[in-house]
Amino acid sequence: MHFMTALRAAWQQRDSLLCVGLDPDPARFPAHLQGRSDAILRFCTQIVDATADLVCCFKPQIAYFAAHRAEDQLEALVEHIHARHPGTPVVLDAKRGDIGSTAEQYAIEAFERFKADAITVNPYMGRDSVDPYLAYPDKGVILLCRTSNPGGSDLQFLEVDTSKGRMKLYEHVARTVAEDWNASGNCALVVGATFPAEIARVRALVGELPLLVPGIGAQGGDIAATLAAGRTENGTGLMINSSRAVLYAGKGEDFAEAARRVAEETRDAINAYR
Ligand SMILES: O=C(O)c1cc(=O)[nH]c(=O)n1[C@@H]1O[C@H](COP(=O)(O)O)[C@@H](O)[C@H]1O
Repeated sequence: MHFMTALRAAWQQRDSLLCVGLDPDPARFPAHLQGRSDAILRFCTQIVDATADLVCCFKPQIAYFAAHRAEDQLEALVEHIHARHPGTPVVLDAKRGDIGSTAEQYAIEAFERFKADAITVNPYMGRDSVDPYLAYPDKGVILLCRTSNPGGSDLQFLEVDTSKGRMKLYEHVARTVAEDWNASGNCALVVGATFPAEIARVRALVGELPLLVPGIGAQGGDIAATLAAGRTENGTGLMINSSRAVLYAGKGEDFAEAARRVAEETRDAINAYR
């Protein structure tokens, strides 16, 4: 199924714009999981099973698996999500960016090895570095635009001259993706919740294009301001990510229930402003 079709169905059927980010850090796992060779998979599957009915998508961050030689556990996790929670899109957060021939391999890794439904990609190497992902028309290609970190302003906020006039670099990325790169209707943009004014600016430039919005929870982004700036006419259009605030809500054997409570509160807090 096309990523966007699955995402729209999940927005409606789950009544949720929440994306739970799967950033497993073994140092923060509860004691009973410490030291197990399959700890990452066990931790993540319990979080997934406890929260799947509350989310519009899951977003595993590849570095948290690769750093611990746990790519096999990432493969098993995505398989688990597809088998047990069908219709829940999986966004592989890899922020890839490289020349075309290498990007082809990254696309195979994301979509064929890990069976992700979408991937985050860094657009700053240009169109040919993104084409190998766009060549999978059913898969989501989510391009960094205005990132949530403070240093995001260093380059993304620079003024540039374009054929459409002078604008900030992130605005040019937003326009380029919406107007030129989205021929298959499979593009989305990353805009941080920590910068609601820029979410509003991007929304004004890109119409209904979906936005992945990290930065609520641990990074302190404002939910009300995010919704006011980014929701579409029908109260959707956003995948609002929270990772650490959900994953590490509890420290004991009941960590998954604690994660569910925070995920539910977060979904409800988001829905209050739709
Ligand atoms: O692409 C991303 O997901 C991303 C983009 C961005 O601008 N900022 C950002 O925090 N992220 C990711 O979103 C997640 C945020 O995690 P928490 O701050 O714990 O909710 C991490 O996996 C980050 O790598």
